[in-house]
Amino acid sequence: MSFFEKLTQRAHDVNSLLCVGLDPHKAELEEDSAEAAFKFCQRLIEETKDLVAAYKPNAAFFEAYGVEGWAALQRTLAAIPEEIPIVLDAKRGDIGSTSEAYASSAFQTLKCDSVTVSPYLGGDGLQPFLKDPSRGVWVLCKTSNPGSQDIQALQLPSGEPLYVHVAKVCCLQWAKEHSNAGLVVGATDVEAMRVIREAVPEPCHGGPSACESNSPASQHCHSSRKNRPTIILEHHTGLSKQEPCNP
Ligand SMILES: O=C(O)c1cc(=O)[nH]c(=O)n1[C@@H]1O[C@H](COP(=O)(O)O)[C@@H](O)[C@H]1O
Repeated sequence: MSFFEKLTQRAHDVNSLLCVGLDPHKAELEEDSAEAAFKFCQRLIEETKDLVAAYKPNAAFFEAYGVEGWAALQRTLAAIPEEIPIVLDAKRGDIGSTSEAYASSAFQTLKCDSVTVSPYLGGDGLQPFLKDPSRGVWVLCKTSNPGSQDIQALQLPSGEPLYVHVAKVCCLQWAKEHSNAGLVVGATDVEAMRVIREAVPEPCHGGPSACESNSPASQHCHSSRKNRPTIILEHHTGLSKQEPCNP
């Protein structure tokens, strides 16, 4: 089963479009350690595992703890039930040979179902991720931060913003063979979402394309096409600050 089939199946099974971010910020941990980062994620997984369509661990917060952090990431991934798809948020992407190593790390070593990547090294830089039809590849298109205007929104001679070109080239060319890519589009920019959906009317993947945001409501939404599910992503900061439910 491919990543997007797994995601579609899971969203259907739990009737949920929620993807929970696992971002163990130091400020939220009981102590500043890799063990505390793991415990933070473990608790979040325990509290939400019946409700979620996917989990999105952000590698940076684990890598910050060095070798112990890497082990904490592996333990966190192992704590996620098998049937729940994983989006490794690592925002990889380099020249082809280096991307081969990144892809091997995400898919073979960490055994994640999908990974976030940057498109700015071009198609050859993403092929190592895209060549495996069983894995999902989330390409940054229009991100949620204010600085996304600096480069992603630059106007091309054709009149379209660069992020629209990214959406088109990714969906219609780079990921055409296996339709295994999604687009990360910030829900902070509703207009960008509209323009992208217009520019790429057909799905470029077997499931939803992604959107992220830092909205005050702590929600990220993923746009959908046709009968594919729309994924709603919830910030970890929105969920992790909730009190545990008492039975
Ligand atoms: O790729 C992402 O997940 C992402 C895309 C985007 O446009 N904006 C964005 O905030 N994210 C990620 O979503 C999470 C946001 O976390 P908080 O804002 O700290 O709750 C982080 O892991 C970000 O790296």
